[in-house]
Amino acid sequence: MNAGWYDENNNGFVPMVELHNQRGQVQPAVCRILDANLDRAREGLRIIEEWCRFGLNNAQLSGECKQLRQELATWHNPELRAARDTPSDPGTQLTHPQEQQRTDLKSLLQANFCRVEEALRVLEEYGKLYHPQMGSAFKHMRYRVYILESQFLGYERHQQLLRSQLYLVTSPANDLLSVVEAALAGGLTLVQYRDKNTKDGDRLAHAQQLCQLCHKYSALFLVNDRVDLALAVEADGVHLGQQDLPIKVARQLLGPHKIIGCSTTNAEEMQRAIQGGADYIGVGPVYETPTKADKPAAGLEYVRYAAQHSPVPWFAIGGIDVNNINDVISAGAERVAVVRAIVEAEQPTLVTQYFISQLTRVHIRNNKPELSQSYV
Ligand SMILES: Cc1ncc(COP(=O)(O)OP(=O)(O)O)c(N)n1
Ligand SMILES: Cc1nc(C(=O)O)sc1CCOP(=O)(O)O
Ligand SMILES: [Mg+2]
Repeated sequence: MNAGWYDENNNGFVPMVELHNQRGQVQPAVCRILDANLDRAREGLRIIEEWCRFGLNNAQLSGECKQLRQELATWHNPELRAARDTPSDPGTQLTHPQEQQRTDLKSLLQANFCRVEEALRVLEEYGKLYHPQMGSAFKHMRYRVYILESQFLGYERHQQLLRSQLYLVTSPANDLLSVVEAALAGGLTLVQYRDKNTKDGDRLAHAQQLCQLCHKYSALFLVNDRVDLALAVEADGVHLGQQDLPIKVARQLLGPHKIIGCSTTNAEEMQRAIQGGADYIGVGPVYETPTKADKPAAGLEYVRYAAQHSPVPWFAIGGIDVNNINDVISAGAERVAVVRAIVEAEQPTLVTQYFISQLTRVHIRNNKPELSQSYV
């Protein structure tokens, strides 16, 4: 029979990693460090796992957390546990002010990913002094946690896309930041930075400011046309047109967890965008618009087609405003994207709220409740 012990923290029988301190070569302090960080990493993982399981209902993510916890448990042998000396540990009294102030789920989860990654790094370094395989085992686990974090963020991002009904595409304006902030205050959850004629240095600065602002409001931030800018500011993704980089190339550059949107004007473009892996598509122009004067209207007919055939979320775009939104909705749209209707509005918050209220009515009528809970 294999050696091991029974772990009370739900892991059941844990095969024991061979004791390695038999010749008394490892200082007791090293064992205490390993013991404390094994606990820290497992606790952090458990906090993340609970959200993946009960908040997101995501079996794959919660399964990976559980597996990592179980692997950590196999290293937490009685010798390391016996080294624990809580009463004389000065660290038990120390709490960071941010730990007391954490009020939202997003920062709680981010803090716990950091906590797990730090603990694994400590285990990797000190573990080398304890067991010949400990360093590489924890290095490998740390990389698995980075992947888990990126999958987790990608999943949340895609859920947020599904929940977004209104999409603001920006145009250059002196007061753009305050306009966008007013719309975010009205409930906007998706913004695209679109700016064709500004110098790159200024574009980068604008994209950085907008990205920060959107993330402060827990809204998604995408960049029009430019994968490099999107990467530079850590945006949530890009929007590409038929003349821009192919989706496949953008995907290679951005990785699997960022959002890629694609403009379409007809059934053939829709088909290609979907086959290429677009996360959402633009459907338009619904009406002729001075914002994109060179593109003839595809009309409500194409909106009706998208309503019947698009397997991915789609946003009707082009000439949509508060006066015609209900015609677009009647043609089957559940999501819309606008430029002038918000950027040029006297009261961007009110206009945003109006659009969202009309679109929410359709979601309720079509019996499409939110697909998943948000952590924001
Ligand atoms: C949501 C959304 N849909 C369509 C477009 C248009 O993209 P594109 O055809 O590449 O034209 P430009 O915006 O680059 O002029 C969009 N930006 N957003
Ligand atoms: C940027 C853009 N793309 C379109 C497309 O159909 O691909 S229509 C459009 C402009 C939309 O601006 P407004 O809301 O001011 O009419
Ligand atoms: Mg483009």
